[in-house]
Amino acid sequence: LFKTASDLWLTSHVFRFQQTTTIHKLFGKYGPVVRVSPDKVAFCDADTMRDSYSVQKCEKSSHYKLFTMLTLLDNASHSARRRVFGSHYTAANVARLQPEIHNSALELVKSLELTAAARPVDCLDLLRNFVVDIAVFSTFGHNLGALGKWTTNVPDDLSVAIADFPKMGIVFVAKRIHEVQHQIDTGKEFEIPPLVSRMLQYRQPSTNDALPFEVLVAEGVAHLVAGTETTSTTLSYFLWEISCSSDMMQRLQKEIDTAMPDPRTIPDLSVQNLPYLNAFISEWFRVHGVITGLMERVVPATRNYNLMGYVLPPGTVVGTQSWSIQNSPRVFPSPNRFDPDRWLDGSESGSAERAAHMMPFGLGTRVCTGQQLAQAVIRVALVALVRNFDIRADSSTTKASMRMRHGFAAFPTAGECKLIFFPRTE
Ligand code: HEM
Repeated sequence: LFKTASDLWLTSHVFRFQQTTTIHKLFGKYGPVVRVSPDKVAFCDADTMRDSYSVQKCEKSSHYKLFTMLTLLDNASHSARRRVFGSHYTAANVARLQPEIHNSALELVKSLELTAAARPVDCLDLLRNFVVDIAVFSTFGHNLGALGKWTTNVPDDLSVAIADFPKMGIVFVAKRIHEVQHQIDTGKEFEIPPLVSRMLQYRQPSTNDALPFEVLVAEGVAHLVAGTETTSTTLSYFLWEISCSSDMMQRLQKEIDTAMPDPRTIPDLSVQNLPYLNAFISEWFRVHGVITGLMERVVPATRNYNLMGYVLPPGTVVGTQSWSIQNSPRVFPSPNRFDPDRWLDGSESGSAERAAHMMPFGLGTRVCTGQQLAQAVIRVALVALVRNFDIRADSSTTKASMRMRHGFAAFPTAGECKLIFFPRTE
């Protein structure tokens, strides 16, 4: 009873989407180690961050039972599963998806020119449709056409289901898995093997059995959910940030205009170096990020854990949050200031120090599988949009409406992000 009552304090902040900011304030008041509930300790220290997530490889807490795919808690089952899909998300394989990502980004530009130029458009909705097309292609090799539907004002069922998390398009996923199985059975080659084909062909080492169908469905759904809202919300915030500063927009445009002389030909961004765009992206992930919540891990059953001088017994939940760790005034002077230029100090020690204080995609054994894909989609979409449009915020989109509410993933208070895209004249 005592534990439940004591947990209520933290839970009340969770339900008000304020856990991240509340824990951040506690670090300011009490220092880098705070006991936030009877068996839960939050910390804000880069060395401890590396130790618990990468060196000790603490397993996930039962908090993750709330989600679908991210729920494998023990390290052994998780690393076996991760081997199945890890190869799909390598930089080399993501590079093979580039043509698809470029086509979708150019379709996005055309959609905006056709239907939305110079009138407000809710970017959360538009970009969800854009990202869902790429995620479905990557996962199932299927051309969904959600963005095309958005252009003709027809809601895409899957995008609606993803926005409405609990429904999650299970039927859609099961159908796509059957299609991919059919293609494997009929011996038809895949141009780019989708994620699901890897899962279908995987055999479990101990039994040589295939993965059960319900696992395939859960994984398919999870990869769509994990990859879609995170990426589209991030992109919406990027565009809003750009709309807030004509100086930053012009600097980005100057750099991108040079790298992309033809507004309809996106360069290969894996070889193009765009320092200001890179700095802008790093700074956004530092100041905001979209997975801002506490990444909970458990002290293993076999030993105590010495966390910055506090000896914690097995079973204690420990964790840090990117929102706080990326805010160190020593590494990032005036940490609340959005300043891409801080990333342009090229000294090796400066870059290493900054990198050691970043975890927008998590860290260690459970680091985001899809981060290469997310980075590629974000960079391509930004380049295409900034090259082709001047972006301004609609009067309904303000600092207050865009203030983040923090679930495990963050989202704007207003639940929308209305921006206006003005085609650029050459
Ligand atoms: C801006 C976009 C994204 C952000 C900020 C992001 C962030 C994260 C973070 C912080 C974690 C670790 C969670 C933890 O340790 O508690 C994670 C895990 C994961 N992400 Fe992402 N993610 C993004 C995009 C994607 C994409 C595009 C995909 C796939 C298509 C994806 C798939 C996954 C999966 C499968 C995991 C679980 C990994 C595991 O437990 O081994 N994410 N993501």
